Amino acid sequence: MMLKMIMDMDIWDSVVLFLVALAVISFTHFWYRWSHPKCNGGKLPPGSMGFPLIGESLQFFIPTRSLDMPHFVKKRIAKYGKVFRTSLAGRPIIVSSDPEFSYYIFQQEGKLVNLWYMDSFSSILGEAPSATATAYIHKYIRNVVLNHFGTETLKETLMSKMEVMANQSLATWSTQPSVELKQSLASMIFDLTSKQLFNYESSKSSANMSQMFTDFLQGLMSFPINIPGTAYHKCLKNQQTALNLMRGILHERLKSPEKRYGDFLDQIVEDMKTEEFLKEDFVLFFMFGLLLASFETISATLTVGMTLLSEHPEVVKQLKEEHEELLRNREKADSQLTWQEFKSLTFTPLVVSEILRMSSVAPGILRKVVKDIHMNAGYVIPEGWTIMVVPSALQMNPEKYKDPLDFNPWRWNDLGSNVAKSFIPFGGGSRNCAGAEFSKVLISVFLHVMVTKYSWKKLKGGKPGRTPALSFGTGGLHVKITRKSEINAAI
Ligand code: HEM
Repeated sequence: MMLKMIMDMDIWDSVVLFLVALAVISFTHFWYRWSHPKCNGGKLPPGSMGFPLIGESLQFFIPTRSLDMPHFVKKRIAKYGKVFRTSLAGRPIIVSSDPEFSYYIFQQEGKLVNLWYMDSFSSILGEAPSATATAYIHKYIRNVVLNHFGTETLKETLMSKMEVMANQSLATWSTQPSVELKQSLASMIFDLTSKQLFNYESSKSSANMSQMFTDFLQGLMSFPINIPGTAYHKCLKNQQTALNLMRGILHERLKSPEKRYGDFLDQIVEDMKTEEFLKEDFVLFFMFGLLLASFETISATLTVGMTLLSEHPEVVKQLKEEHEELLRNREKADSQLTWQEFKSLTFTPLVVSEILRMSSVAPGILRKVVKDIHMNAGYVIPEGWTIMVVPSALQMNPEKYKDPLDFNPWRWNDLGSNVAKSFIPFGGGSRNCAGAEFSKVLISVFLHVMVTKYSWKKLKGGKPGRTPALSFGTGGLHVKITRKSEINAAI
C-alpha cells in the first residue's frame, strides 16, 4: 500500500517526502545526541538534558515559595540522587547537593576545576590567562579585598563605620510610618561599600547606582534572551550604565593620581602602574563584581533574618539580653561596640549562622571542569561541563539539619563541626568568600543597634522564596521601626 503510494507520486512529492524524512531523521539524531552527551571512559551521572537548547531552564526557574531548596533541585534529587546532570541555558551542568562531593570539588581548584568567572576575565584581558597567571590574579584579588574588608580593617575602622551607618539609617527609618527593609538595607550597605571602594557618595550623585545594581541582579537570574523588553536586556543595559559611571570616576583618578582618598581605588590606581593585568576594563568589572557581591548578598540575608526574627520573639529576647548585658558592663553607656565586645558574643553568632543557613543567598556556586572527573560508581564528568553546588540543598538537608525549615539558632550549640561540609553560605576551598568576616560583622553590628535601641513590627510582606535567587515577592518586607526612648515615653 505504502509502496504503491510512493510509486504514484510525482517527482516533487518525492522530493518533499525525502526532505521531510531527512529532517525527521536529523532531528531524532540531534535529539538523541542532545539527551545522551558524549562521555569518554564511563557514564554520565543520572539526569535529563531536557529539550534541545533550552534544556531544563524552564523548570529551573519555577519559583519556590519558601526558603526551602528550589523545587527543581528537590524533585531531581528525589528522582536521581544528590548529584545529577541537567542542562540550563544551553550549558551541560552537574548539580551537586552532596556534601562530600561538593567538598572534594572545592579542593580541586586549579587541578580538575577552575573558577567560572575566569571566562569573563579572559574576554576582558583579550586572551585566556595561563594557570600561573590565573593563580597570580586570584591571589591579588583576594589580598586587595582582604586589605580593605578583612579582619584588620574591620577591627581598626570598618566596624565603627558600620555602627555609625546602622545608627544613622535606623534613626531615619524610625521617623517613617513604614520602611521596606530589603531596598533600604541594600542602599545602606551600598553606601558603605561604595564609599570603601571608590569614595562614592550616593547622596551627592543624581544617579541611583544601587537600584541599577539591584535591577542588574534580577535580570542576571532571568532567562538570557537579549531582546528589548526582557529582564535580561534591562540587566545588560543597567550594567553598562553603572560601568560608565564607574569609568568616569576611574578616569578622574587616573588624571590626578597624586590625590588620595584612602579607599580601595587608591591602591588599584597605584597597582595599575606595575600590574599588567590591571587594565581599565578589568578594574571596572572587578569593582562592579565586588559591589554586587557585597550589598545584595548582605541585604538579602539581613532581610531574611529580620523576617525570621519578627516571627520568633523568643530569639529576639535572648539577643536583646546578650546585647543589653554588654551595655551594662560598659563604663560609658554611649561608647561604640569594641572588637573585644564583639568577640565576647556567644548567642549572636548562633543567630547569624542560622540566618546564613536559612537564607542560602548564593543560588549556586559554579566551577568549570577543566579535566574529566572520575567519580564513584563509574560516573564521569567530562571536561568543559559546569558543576553547580547548591548551598540551599545542602543547608536544607533534613539528614543534617533536623526540621530544616525551623528557625532555631540553638541547634548550632550541638552541630559544631559535624556540618562543616554541609554549611557553605560562603562557598569553600581556596575560593571561599573574601567578604565572609565583613558580612558576619555587619549583620551582628546591625542587630546590636537594632535590639538595643529600637523595636520593630512587621507590617506586611516578608515572604521569602527562591526564583531560584532569593526573592521577597513584589512587596518586600515592610516594617515599622520605633526608637526605644519613644516606647518608654509612651509607657
Ligand atoms: C552574606 C553575604 C555574602 C555571601 C552569602 C557571599 C557568598 C559568596 C560565595 C558563595 C562565594 C563563592 C565562593 C566560591 O566560589 O567558592 C563568594 C565569593 C566571593 N565573595 Fe562573597 N558573599 C557575601 C558577601 C561578600 C562581601 C561583603 C564581599 C566583599 C566585601 C564579598 C566578596 C567576595 C569575593 C571577592 C569572592 C571571590 C573570592 C575568591 O574567588 O577567592 N562577598 N561569596
